[in-house]
Amino acid sequence: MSSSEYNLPGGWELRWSRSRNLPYFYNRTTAESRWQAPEGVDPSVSVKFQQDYEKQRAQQDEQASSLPKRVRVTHLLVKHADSRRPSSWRETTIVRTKDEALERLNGFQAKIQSGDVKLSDLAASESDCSSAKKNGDLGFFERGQMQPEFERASFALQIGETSGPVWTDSGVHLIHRTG
Ligand SMILES: O=C(O)CN(Cc1ccccc1)C(=O)c1nc(-c2ccccc2)[nH]c1C(=O)O
Repeated sequence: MSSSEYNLPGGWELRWSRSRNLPYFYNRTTAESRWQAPEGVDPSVSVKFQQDYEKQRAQQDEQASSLPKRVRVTHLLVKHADSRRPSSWRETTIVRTKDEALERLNGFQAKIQSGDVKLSDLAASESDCSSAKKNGDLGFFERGQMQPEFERASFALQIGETSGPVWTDSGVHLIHRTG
């Protein structure tokens, strides 16, 4: 974090002590360091500094590790007669079989892989999920929020990658990770 954000009066600035894992005050002019806020400096500024520092470290750790805390995906859902809710904005009663649903999804996957169309464009008109209204975008979610198969597939994708068919109780999905 740039200490300029924390330029304090009298040449003081806030720095982070890695050894003590605490913020400290450093004076650029006199090279003096101290734990306590100097006269005229609001002590709460070091609390905010610590919060910002820890947030920045968490973001760096997440980027460094390939295990993201949350992901953002766009998906296309094809439901079938045995879906948990065999109905959607597209069709009041969905009667296609699981095999027919997979065939329909494979057709979409071929179109996407040929580069003719983006998953989000197809989702808008073809997905049986209410997220079709948002071109299939589900926004960011963390582990524990989605059906397990959907979560597992989503977190296994790199940003920009698209899954193969993923089965959940809702139907069969294509998932594209965007964030
Ligand atoms: O399974 C059910 O009882 C009904 N659902 C669950 C549901 C319903 C509305 C919004 C999100 C989830 C669905 O069938 C469904 N699942 C999804 C879904 C499943 C996995 C990831 C994202 C969305 N969308 C839908 C939908 O109608 O729009």
